[in-house]
Amino acid sequence: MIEVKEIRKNFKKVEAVKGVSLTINDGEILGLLGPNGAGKSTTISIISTLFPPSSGEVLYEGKNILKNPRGFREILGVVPQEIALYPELTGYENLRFFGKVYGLKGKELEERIQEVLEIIGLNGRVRDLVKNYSGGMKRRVNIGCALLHKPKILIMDEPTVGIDPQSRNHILETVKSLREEGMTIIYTSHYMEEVEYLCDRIYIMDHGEIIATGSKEELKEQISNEETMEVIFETIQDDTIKVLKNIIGVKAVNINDNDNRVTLIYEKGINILQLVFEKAQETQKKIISIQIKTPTLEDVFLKLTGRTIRD
Ligand SMILES: Nc1ncnc2c1ncn2[C@@H]1O[C@H](COP(=O)(O)OP(=O)(O)OP(=O)(O)O)[C@@H](O)[C@H]1O
Repeated sequence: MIEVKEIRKNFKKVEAVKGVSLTINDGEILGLLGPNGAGKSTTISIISTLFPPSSGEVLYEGKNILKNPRGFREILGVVPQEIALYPELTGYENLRFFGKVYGLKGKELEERIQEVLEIIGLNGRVRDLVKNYSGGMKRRVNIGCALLHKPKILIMDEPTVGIDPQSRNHILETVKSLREEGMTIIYTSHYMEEVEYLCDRIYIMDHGEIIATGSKEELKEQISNEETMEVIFETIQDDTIKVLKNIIGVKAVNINDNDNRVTLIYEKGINILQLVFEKAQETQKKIISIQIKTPTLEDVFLKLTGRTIRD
């Protein structure tokens, strides 16, 4: 078990992490969900022993990881947000290079590269130069590099940003099967669908703090007394939002300017349809469509912060 206790990290005047505590149980996929700048990367960099916290500590099996960072790093695989590969080498050569960095050699290294290739599925492109790979393929090799030394714990920082849907699905399935083999995984993302799909437990972060935690069911339970509705207007102005916010029983209103879509979270039982139609008429706004939605983690975040994760 990893225990993160009250860690803080200041970068000069920026308080990136403000007293975060987490537990990560053996064999689970732990999700860290939050918008850009929430402090996810800083938190996992501290867990990865990349830099120490300004205060607080991280314990692995009861011992402070900074007392023996090398020992801890041996059981840790880290997939950084930025691709860290040599573009002028092939996928195979990159794996070989990083395997050697981990101290693997000879037959053991060859066998492990083959096993890792099996896991990441490069489909015959392993002898091509990495600079000619798609974003998704680079990402898969990056993950492969972190798996070479058979880590017990894998930390993945937004591993699906900017890649094609096929690679994304492959990565999600890989993460699931690694967990089934007993690996502990810390997975950060600002894609709530991924976190919902993969993670056994989730910590939601915002502005350097944990604002909610639990399984996806437990988190959604927090909004079990509410429902979510999406309304698309022909046009919207500030007054539209103001009148919607003022409806008694409405808990949060978020607006997406791109398509004039408004998300409302409201108490179950209020006559929301009639109220929204009345307000639309009052402000002379035409409604294009209305949809009642099943609650998602995005709605939990919206209720807690008044913003969407991708604002
Ligand atoms: N080395 C640094 N120097 C100064 N400020 C930093 C540094 N690293 C992070 N920050 C700031 O700390 C805050 C948290 O950043 P962090 O990268 O941990 O967030 P995040 O949730 O991982 O978001 P992202 O997905 O954008 O990386 C941000 O305001 C960021 O600008």
